[in-house]
Amino acid sequence: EDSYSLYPHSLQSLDDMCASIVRSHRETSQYRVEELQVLRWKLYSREEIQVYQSKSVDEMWQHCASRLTDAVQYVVEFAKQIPGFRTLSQNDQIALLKTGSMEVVLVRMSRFFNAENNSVFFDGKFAGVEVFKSLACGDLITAVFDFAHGMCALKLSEQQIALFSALVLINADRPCLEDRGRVQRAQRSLEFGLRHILHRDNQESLMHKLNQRMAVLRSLCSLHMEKLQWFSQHYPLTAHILFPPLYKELFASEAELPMIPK
Ligand SMILES: CCN1C(=O)COc2cc(N(CC(F)(F)F)S(=O)(=O)c3ccc(C)c(C)c3)ccc21
Repeated sequence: EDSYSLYPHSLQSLDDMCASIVRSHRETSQYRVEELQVLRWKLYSREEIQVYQSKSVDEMWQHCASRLTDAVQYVVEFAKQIPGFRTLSQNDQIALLKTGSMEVVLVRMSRFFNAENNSVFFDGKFAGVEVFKSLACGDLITAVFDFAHGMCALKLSEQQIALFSALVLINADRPCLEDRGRVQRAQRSLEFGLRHILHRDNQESLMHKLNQRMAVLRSLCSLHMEKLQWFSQHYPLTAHILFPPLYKELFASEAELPMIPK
């Protein structure tokens, strides 16, 4: 039967919830899609690409890690405004951000992707895969670009991206949650919201595709963690000393950083 009857959601409160999440998404999205539209043909010149390619591996990783940390800070602001996130314990909030923030960054990054020339917004211009050569993780970059392509193909609205991003974060299947039930209730409510706007947009078929995208996100983030482990072993000082503290807090588990005492 119609699952609306399972939850005491009045349509009004569902609309209000969706509207508040979309507002939070807009306020914390780091760049507006409209702003980037005008930049979409601002590409790096051969010389500028050369500068990026001549950076050392640890220099480029450090550069990207600081960009990633900036982006994650906006995701943390977004998370704090999601209904149900603030009522969670500090530990559960950290646990959800530890596994979900990179995934939301990747979802958001796909909004800054130009599928026509296979470029992504990076450092003020649109960059092709070749700009990231000195990261020495071509498979990760290819996977990131492929993911962005796949997201663009879905042609999601900002509302759909906002609800999808909230669901990527509020995921009761994440490890080390203290109050899984509370996360589950918040997740169900958000699923309801996403279904509600997909129903309204007459795009219910997207739900299945978005679930597939979530599986790809998980594999992308485990590839990122693999690369980070590889990087931390080869460039321990950069990873331990030069990476932003938030990056280490979220992405590098204690196991990887045994060499430098606290
Ligand atoms: C190396 C760790 N890493 C990944 O494994 C996966 O994605 C990332 C993204 C970002 N940035 C996007 C953000 F700023 F939104 F975070 S980026 O420095 O602008 C950038 C944009 C685009 C690409 C292809 C890369 C490779 C980087 C930073 C780090 C990672």
